[in-house]
Amino acid sequence: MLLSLAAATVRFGGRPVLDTVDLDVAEHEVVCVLGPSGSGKSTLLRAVAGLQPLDSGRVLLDGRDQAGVPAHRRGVGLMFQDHQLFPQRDVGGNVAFGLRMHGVPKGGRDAEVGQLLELVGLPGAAGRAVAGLSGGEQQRVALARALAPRPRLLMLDEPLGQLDRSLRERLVVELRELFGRLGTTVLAVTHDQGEAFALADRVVVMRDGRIAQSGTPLEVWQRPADEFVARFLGFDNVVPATVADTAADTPWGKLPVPDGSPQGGRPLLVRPAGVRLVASDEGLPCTVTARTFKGTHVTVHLRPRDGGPRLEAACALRDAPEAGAEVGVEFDVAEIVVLG
Ligand SMILES: Nc1ncnc2c1ncn2[C@@H]1O[C@H](COP(=O)(O)OP(=O)(O)OP(=O)(O)O)[C@@H](O)[C@H]1O
Repeated sequence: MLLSLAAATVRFGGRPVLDTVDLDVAEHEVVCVLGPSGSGKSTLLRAVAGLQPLDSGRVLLDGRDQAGVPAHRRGVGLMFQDHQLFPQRDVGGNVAFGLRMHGVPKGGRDAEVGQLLELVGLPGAAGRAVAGLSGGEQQRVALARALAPRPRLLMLDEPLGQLDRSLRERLVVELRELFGRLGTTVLAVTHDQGEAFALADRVVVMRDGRIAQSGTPLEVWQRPADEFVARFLGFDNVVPATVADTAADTPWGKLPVPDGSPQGGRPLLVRPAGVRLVASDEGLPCTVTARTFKGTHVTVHLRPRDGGPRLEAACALRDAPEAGAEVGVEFDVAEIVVLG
């Protein structure tokens, strides 16, 4: 393992902000830590970087305990949200700073700066002033600077946090390609699930200083570990249920559940794609309360006519009924998950 945290714990004023966290990151792996504000993501990064001492537990890099090893001797690169470029230096000067820190002699720096700028999609930008760059360009310069010392582990804190959505979506694809090409091992934190899912080989969801779930983006998306993770991912169709065999009693009536589902009283998730709209005299009678345009589909908000929690359906654009329409709802077992 390139990086291992073993029962890593940090307390502020007695309160654990990082609570006995175990986490392994393999070489060449891209891991994204995801979680709400205050869940301990930045503290985790700072602890690995050597900027935050542990109260107990260990951080190991290449199997070596990092206790007492100062930040600049850990061989990890860190890029923060507000990328803090040096405004008085040009682009090349900012990137070269990363090389100087790494002990690259002056003569070799220009060529290397050029290569790094090419890598991040800013060829020939060495002479440009930092103040004249767009947010996305500054972001790339910060990335080139962080990559310059060739850190064995690159850590990114909200790497695309300041940028607008379309730019973020483009950069995230570029980053993923770049990391794949360079074989960079990355530990990134973000509160944006879209970013994490697009960037990561593995997603780690944090809650109150603990790891709520760790898995590939697909695993986490398909099988959220519990109600917290499901809601954090934006799934709102979660209700209490009593599961027996392949059926569940819920406030929406009796629903089918997949074979092998956990039994007994548990929260149950229906992904919006599994809420099928049918004729108003079939299934669960509902009233459409609103529609939200989502680009590729429409989210239809539904209120069951006989009470029970509201629910959301994902609908093709052309099929979405108007607000006020009376519809029936049927549930697709393939989109139902009994949560832990
Ligand atoms: N130096 C500190 N002293 C006291 N409390 C701190 C300190 N640093 C962080 N905290 C607290 O620890 C908790 C976790 O903070 P942290 O920054 O790790 O969370 P986060 O998940 O990165 O949040 P965000 O997404 O908002 O950056 C927060 O409640 C924060 O207020």
